[in-house]
Amino acid sequence: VCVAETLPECSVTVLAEKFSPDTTSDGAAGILLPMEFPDISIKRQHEWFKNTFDHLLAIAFSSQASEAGVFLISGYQVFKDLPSEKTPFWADVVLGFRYMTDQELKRFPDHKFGQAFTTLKCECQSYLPWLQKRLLAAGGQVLQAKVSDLQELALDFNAIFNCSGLGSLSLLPDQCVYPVRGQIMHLHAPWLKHFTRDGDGSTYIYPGVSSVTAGGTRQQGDWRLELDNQDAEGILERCRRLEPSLKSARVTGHWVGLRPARETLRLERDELKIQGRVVPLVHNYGHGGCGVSVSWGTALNASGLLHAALGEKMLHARL
Ligand SMILES: Cc1cc2nc3c(=O)[nH]c(=O)nc-3n(C[C@H](O)[C@H](O)[C@H](O)COP(=O)(O)OP(=O)(O)OC[C@H]3O[C@@H](n4cnc5c(N)ncnc54)[C@H](O)[C@@H]3O)c2cc1C
Ligand SMILES: O=C(O)CCC(=O)C(=O)O
Repeated sequence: VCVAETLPECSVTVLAEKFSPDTTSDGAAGILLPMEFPDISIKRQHEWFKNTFDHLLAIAFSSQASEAGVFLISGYQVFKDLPSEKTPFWADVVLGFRYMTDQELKRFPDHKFGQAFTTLKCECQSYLPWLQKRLLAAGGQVLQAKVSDLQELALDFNAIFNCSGLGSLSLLPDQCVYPVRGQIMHLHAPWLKHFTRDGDGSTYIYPGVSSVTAGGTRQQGDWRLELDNQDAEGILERCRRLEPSLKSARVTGHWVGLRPARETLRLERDELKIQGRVVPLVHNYGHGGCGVSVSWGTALNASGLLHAALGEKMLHARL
């Protein structure tokens, strides 16, 4: 959508093996909260998050908010030990960031410090179909297919974006890509409106449109997509400790997804050479546990890289 809208001279085809509701993104809690990637400047990561936040905030404030599944949500991130940085790099992007007061912290006896802020929740089961409509409206196309050879694909296209997530492990192949298994559950607890997250990332409670998402697990290198009952019990126990009112919440579902992790996110320009042609290839994968949080920002960055590549191509053609 970002390419179709920012580079209208391009005609865009999205080729994917799986579409909504069968992607990793569909099951994500969809909370906007970035992680820090190593070896990428904080300035660049701040820009990815800010561009995503501002883009989704405009949707949340528009008449499209309900269909797109994007809305504001306030809550707490609490820490058992004082974090090395009390004010994270994204503090000025979310709304109303502040430290929790002693009065607020009193209900979290295991925690010493906390942050309160308003962020966004982007529920991808609504957002992805909405985005797909927007792509079609911008003249884009969608095709269901598994790509096994990028060289072959380059015969049919003038530029390629590789946004294949975990698929990059076999497609490129990129051995730096690995799964981080995440199990979550859905609870019926309509009284909950505030989110709570343990700063160590082990436990979170995110109220949504029709259920509360409770998580989670982060099992590196674990490819199991089956539900693990022990994980489920652990999640429920930890969430109830953070939010005692969940004792009376009914479990309505479970989900397991594999985060497309990498040593660090890969967002860079490459190229393919085929039959005397040079085809720009822009990689945009390895978003780990924050692909929703930096989705639009990384897409804008990727579109910019293609824009630069096309500009250079035109310059060469003229010389
Ligand atoms: C439990 C859990 C909770 C999460 N919660 C959040 C959250 O609250 N906030 C947040 O920001 N992030 C969250 N995430 C992380 C987020 O889900 C991911 O970062 C994001 O989904 C990655 O998006 P993606 O498009 O790169 O990958 P995917 O959603 O996996 O999409 C990859 C696409 O590429 C296609 N593909 C792959 N290989 C090929 C191929 N060879 N040929 C054709 N198509 C191919 C797939 O079919 C798919 O369509 C969570 C993840 C999990 C597991
Ligand atoms: O980490 C979080 O709090 C949000 C959920 C998430 O991003 C994840 O489980 O990967």
